[in-house]
Amino acid sequence: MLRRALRPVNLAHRLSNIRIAPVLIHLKSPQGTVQQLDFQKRNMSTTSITSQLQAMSIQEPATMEGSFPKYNVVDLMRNYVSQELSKISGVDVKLIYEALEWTNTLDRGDLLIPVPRLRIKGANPKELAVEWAEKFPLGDFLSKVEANGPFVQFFFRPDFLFKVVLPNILVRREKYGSAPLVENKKVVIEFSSPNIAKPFHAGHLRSTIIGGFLSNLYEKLGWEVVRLNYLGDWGKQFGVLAVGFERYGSEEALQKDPIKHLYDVYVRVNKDIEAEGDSLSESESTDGQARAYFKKMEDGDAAALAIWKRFRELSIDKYIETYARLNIHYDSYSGESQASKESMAKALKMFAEKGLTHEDRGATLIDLTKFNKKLGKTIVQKSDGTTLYLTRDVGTAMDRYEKYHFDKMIYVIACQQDLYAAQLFEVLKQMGYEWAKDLLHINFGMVQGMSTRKGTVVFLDNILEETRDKMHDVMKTNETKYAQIENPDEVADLVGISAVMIQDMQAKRINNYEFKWERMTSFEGDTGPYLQYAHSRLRSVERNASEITEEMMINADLSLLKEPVAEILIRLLGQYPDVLRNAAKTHEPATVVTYLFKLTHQVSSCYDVLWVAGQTQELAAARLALYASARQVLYNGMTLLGLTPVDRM
Ligand SMILES: NC(=[NH2+])NCCC[C@H](N)C(=O)O
Repeated sequence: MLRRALRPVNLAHRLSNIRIAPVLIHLKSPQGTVQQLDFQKRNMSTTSITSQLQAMSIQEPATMEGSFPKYNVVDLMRNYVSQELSKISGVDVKLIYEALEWTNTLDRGDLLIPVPRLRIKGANPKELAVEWAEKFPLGDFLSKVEANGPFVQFFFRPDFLFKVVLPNILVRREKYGSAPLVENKKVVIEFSSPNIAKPFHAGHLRSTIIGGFLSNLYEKLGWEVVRLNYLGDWGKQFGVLAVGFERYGSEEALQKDPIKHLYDVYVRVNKDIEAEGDSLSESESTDGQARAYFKKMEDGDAAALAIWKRFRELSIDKYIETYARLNIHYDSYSGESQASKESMAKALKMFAEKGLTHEDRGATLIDLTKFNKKLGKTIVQKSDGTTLYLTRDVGTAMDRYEKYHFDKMIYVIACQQDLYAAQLFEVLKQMGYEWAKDLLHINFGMVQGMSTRKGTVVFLDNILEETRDKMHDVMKTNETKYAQIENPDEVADLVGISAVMIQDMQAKRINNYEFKWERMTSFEGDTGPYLQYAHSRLRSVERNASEITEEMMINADLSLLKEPVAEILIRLLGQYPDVLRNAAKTHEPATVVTYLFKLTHQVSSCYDVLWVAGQTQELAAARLALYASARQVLYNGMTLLGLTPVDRM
């Protein structure tokens, strides 16, 4: 028997009381120091699901194309089910494999097949479902096959899952969920892309969060990922900014907070422009001077470029710091300014050669309605010869292909730019670039009500600071607990960031949502703080049972896990690799977020029943193996989303 008394806590029932429990975060070691697993001693057969089958002398079903049974137990099941069902029904195995669907709830099984999808002529789907369910061999893999109307529902065998999935999670740890779905493929992901000297608005925030997640996801699935930030760092506004800086700039303020200062200067000089109206001549007016300044920049004037370059570099230094708080690191800070002159000239030439362009009052246009009515017309060169947003994007795409030879390129941009992105892609396609088909616009809806206490949002920092402060306030409402928190600021920061990110990723990307401070910083309901709490709670279960070693967990007698709550939990844990693959199809972070809430709710139901304290060592080891696995999967999911899971709170 274990000596220490470990009282399980019923999270679900206690949620209403939860504020922040005593906190002792070890920021330096987010992995935690408890339960250090010893990789040398591990049993090699547990590193892949299929090698575990061999060790258990279970015959592996043939691998269907596109399935990865080595890493994904759901795929193993798909292979088994489709092959057996093909034998019974005579339907082509591939057809069955592709018709297998997820269930919405586990009481409808783990996989199901809608019989009508198999298009068997003259057959009654309901009758077939009953017949097949009766005949179906459960084998080592299934516990039950049920007909439900025109569906056949397949239930995985929990005892099989325990033996295969738990050791696999415990050994693969952070790698659990990842699978090399592709080989030698490169994806370029462009996201965040704020504009220097302009506010970092909600659209940039969403692009940052979604893009960060997609980058992690592609990496987990075997892609080489290039993370790009395409700064708005070119255009007439830099002429405005330079003129403004001469007038109002302060070297000291620039050094201290470049982003804020440049924004202030920009706002002030724009007021001048407004006040002047048309009262001054082109050469005297601020606007005229700005235009002339930008023209010098476009012509490569070294002095004009030097100031701009400083603004850009100082801003980037600051960006790097802030993105790091969200665990985001770019491979390159590119931007509109980086579009090569050669590519843009080449593009303009190609437009003409392909007969795409026509002149209108000195400007050059492309009429895209010829290809798609909805796309309208777009200007590619202004009358004064300066380039445009779209032309820079075209040149940039050409440069990127030259540089990266990507297999896919993703632009994470708000849905306000849907038309623009479609135009850009169509132009590249009409230029004859084969890779235009590999471009993908991942869009998202708007955020309402994201204003901070201090007023305008100028940069990501302001948003994160505000959230940290709000989180801090929430924490303070529980005085006793707050008093025990060692580093409340850091905790508030990490938990606050989770609040913002989870709120953003909770629903389908395309939905608009309202920025609700109270709701997102709450510990009740499906929020970021709740996920953090669930993680730290599992950590404490591990800490409290530190007598149980990794060896003991991996070699635990998992047949001791019999309770229905544990069976549901293992079925969920087995889904994780499939959830990631599904998320990669939809490019929806919500797929992962929804899964993590299901998981944490199930874990919380387990606390009632599955005690670790006061059990025999064998039973404690088996149960801890389950909790440790759940903790690992939660950890993997949270970091995939870009959160930093906390160990104590
Ligand atoms: N390749 C692109 N055009 N990316 C989108 C850039 C977003 C732009 N800087 C904005 O703030 O709206």
